[in-house]
Amino acid sequence: MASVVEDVLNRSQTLDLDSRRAQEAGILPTFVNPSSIRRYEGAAWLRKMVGVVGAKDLPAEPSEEEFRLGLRSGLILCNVLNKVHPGAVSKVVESSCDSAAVPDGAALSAFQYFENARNFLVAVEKLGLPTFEASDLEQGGKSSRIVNCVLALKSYSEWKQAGGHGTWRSGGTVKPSTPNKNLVRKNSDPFASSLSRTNGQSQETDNNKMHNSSLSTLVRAVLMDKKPDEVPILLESLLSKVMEEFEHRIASQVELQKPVPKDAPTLNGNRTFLKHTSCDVKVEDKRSSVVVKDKIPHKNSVPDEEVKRKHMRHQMAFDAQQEDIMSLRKTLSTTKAGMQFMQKKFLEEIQNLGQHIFGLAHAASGYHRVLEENRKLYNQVQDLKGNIRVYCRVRPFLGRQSNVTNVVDCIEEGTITVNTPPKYGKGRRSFNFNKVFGPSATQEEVFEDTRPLIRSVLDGYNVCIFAYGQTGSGKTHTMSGPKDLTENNQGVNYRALSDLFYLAEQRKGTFQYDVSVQMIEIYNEQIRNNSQNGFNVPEASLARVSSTFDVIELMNLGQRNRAVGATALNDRSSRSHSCLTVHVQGRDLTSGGVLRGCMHLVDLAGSERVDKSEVTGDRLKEAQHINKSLSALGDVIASLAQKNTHVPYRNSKLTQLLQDSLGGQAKTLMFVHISPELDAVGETLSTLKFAERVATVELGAARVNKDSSDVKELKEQIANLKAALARKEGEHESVQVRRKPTGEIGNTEARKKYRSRQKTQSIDLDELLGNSPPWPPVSSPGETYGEDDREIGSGDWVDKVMVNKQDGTRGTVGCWEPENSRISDSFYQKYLPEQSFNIFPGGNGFDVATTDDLDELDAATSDSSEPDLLWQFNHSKLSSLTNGGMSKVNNLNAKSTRSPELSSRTMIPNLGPSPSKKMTNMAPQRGGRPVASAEFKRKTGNRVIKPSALNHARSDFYPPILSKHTNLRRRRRF
Ligand SMILES: Nc1ncnc2c1ncn2[C@@H]1O[C@H](COP(=O)(O)OP(=O)(O)OP(=O)(O)O)[C@@H](O)[C@H]1O
Repeated sequence: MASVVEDVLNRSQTLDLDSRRAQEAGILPTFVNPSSIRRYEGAAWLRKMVGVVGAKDLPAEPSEEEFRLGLRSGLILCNVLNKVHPGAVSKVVESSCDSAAVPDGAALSAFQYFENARNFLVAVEKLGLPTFEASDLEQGGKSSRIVNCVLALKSYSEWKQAGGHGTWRSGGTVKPSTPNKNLVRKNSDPFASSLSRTNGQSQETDNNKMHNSSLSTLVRAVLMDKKPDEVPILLESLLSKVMEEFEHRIASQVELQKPVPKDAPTLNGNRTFLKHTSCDVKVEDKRSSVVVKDKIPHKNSVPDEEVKRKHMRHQMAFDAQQEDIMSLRKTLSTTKAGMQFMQKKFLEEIQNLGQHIFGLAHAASGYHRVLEENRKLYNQVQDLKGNIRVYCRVRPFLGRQSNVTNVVDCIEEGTITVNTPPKYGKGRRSFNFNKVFGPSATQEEVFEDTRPLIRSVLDGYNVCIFAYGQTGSGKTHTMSGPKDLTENNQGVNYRALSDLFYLAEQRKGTFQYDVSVQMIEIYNEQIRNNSQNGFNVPEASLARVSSTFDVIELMNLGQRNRAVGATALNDRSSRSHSCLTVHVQGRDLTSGGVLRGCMHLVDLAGSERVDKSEVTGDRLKEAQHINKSLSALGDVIASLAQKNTHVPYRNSKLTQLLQDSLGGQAKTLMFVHISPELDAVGETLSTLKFAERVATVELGAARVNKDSSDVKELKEQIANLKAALARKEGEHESVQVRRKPTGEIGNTEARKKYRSRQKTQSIDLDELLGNSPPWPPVSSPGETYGEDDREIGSGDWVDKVMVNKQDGTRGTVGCWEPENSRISDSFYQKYLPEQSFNIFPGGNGFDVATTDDLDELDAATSDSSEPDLLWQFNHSKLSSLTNGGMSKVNNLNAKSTRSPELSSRTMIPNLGPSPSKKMTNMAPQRGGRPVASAEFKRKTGNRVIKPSALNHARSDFYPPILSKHTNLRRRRRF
């Protein structure tokens, strides 16, 4: 680049010949180009060194061309160098003919020129002096480089003559180096130093430096006499010239790169072509191309061969590069094709993957659907088998519990895995249930899975939902909700009732439903009505409700009345088992059929280890009762799971309460609750084990309690007929009873004794049935029907109806109002015998007979069938709830009124005999004809109705034939 600029500057500064002549002639002022000065200086020194003869070809002040031609033979240069550095050029080819005769000063053959020039350049290079190209001696070469070389040689000579001390520098001092050593540059010019990257380049760097110095001199010379405003224009034109020149040279270079014909080898890769001739060299073109003719002496063919070799090397390198390029292109196109192929494949893969993922997602959703379906089917199978459903719920950690270890490892749909400490066996244990709710499950979510059961109640099924678990595990939370109740945190009870009303409302076009509820609790093995203001208020516990609002009122009341106490484990620990019972009767408006459903929602008191709950006194007593009843529940479950014939329901009030739900054809759901804390793991494990056992209990498929209108009609007809028969028999029996002397043995005697003690009156059923009064008329204030005895031994029923002597007014808000009620009479027939005991315990106007002989009988029949005994047991307990006036006669009476079918519909369900399968055989169906009414009450007052007559009137409630076993037992009892 620098040389290009220099040339341009030279040219621009070189005055044309005319100008020079004009200058010389004094026409124009003399302007000496700095490069010319240097050239003159060089020429003068050379002339001085070789003498006038030796320098005959070199004028004192040569033009560029003269300078080049003068030195072209290389003779002057070689001789001067040998003078400066003797022996530097070992062989100098002298001229064989007069150079002057040769135009262009070419006195020597081309080979000789080349030989001398080459020898000189090699020697100069060895000395570390700036060199030039041999082609610079030809036209078009760079004479400035020759000048530089000559001046450097001059400087070197002077330095040597001065003793060669110090460092020789171009234009100054330079440290003489050994011939093979390159000069050490001291100049730290950044531009120049950027060019000197390697030692091998230092000579070139020196050249550059000289170029730079000449360049700057030139620039200065050019701009010296210019006005400042001319400088930019000048520079611009100079630069454009530089660009032009540069482009031109590049174009030439490219041209030279082209393959050269074999017969025209290039000499040095530049624009110079040598043509071999026999003895002369003629310049073929203006660019000083030397054409070497074929007939070249063998001696002269050395450089040609070298050139050839060089060319061959270049050619080979070029070919190799071409090959490489070709193979690279090939590789590139292969790679490109490969890439395209891979891209295509990749896209296909992505598409496939997308489809696969879509398929998987579809399959996954299908899988979940199938799982859900499976779960439903499983539940349906369980329903068909009558399995008790078990849902497990894990309570979250409570606010006060921090840094407590969680024993619940993981929860899946129906599986809960618990980490068990070594002392409890395996490290992890899994339990399977119908559903497991984690700590974050909301009340709504928990209820959602319960919802179908609520529908079942309206469809005529009996349903029992009960909450089980250790104290403080969240039973009350699930069933009722927390203390601060809101719509969102309402428990199952509230939601069930509002759902019930909602569904009833939806079905009002086809069904008309009557709903009544009752809340009782078992506290210290005593049953008490909890939905009244005060436990001993003798008011109807069955409250008819017509809206959710009523129910909420009632439930709130029940909750308030419930026994609650603080323990170490729960601030508000329920100390009683609570049961909310809902009776639903639906009349099909089209067919007239009646559906009866009953639902028990039971919140059990929690089991507790008294050492943990730290209870004493009353709390301790409560805890003992609670644990005892829960252990009785465990026994019942174990017995049911093993399909034992004897199930110990009677061992506690609780098991009696749940008897229908556990032993009958009800749909039963247990919510088992666990606490997640590590210190409760023992209780948690036993709770879960128990719950697993409960899940295995098969109750048999649930049955719908449905009376079609035809059946109902037929039942009524039968009842009428039986009543007529009973009337006749009753008349007869009544006469006999009155006539019989005391001391008669057997049941008749016992009954007589009992009746006499009761101070009740026997009434004729004709009176009762004449007006077809509804059965039982207890719903009228002040009326109760509790006694219902049966003559067993003869296969004939001896029913007694206890009629309250006192007609006290009992009407209360929310109490049952039979006159307006749509609930069928049979509903009362089925429930109120028991209910009467609950609502109006002895002492409340009842004439209750308590007989020692009956005690004896009870004792004697203590091994009697479970339901019988339970019935008996219930009533005795119930009587003890109140003023103790309730007698075992009542139990007997009550017993006789029970039927298995009824038991599942009772207001206190398990207080009556179980509707278990075995009982189904013994217990006749009831229903149909009402036996009493308000009118009945008026007529009877507080008398005992002739049992046989009553029996016949209600015979459709009972099976015509009792089992032998039961008959015997009953007979014994009487
Ligand atoms: N799922 C739950 N989410 C939030 N708090 C809960 C949950 N379950 C229970 N609790 C809280 O835990 C505490 C104990 O619950 P709860 O009284 O219902 O237990 P319990 O099993 O009925 O106890 P007990 O048998 O002693 O009556 C209460 O403060 C209750 O609000």
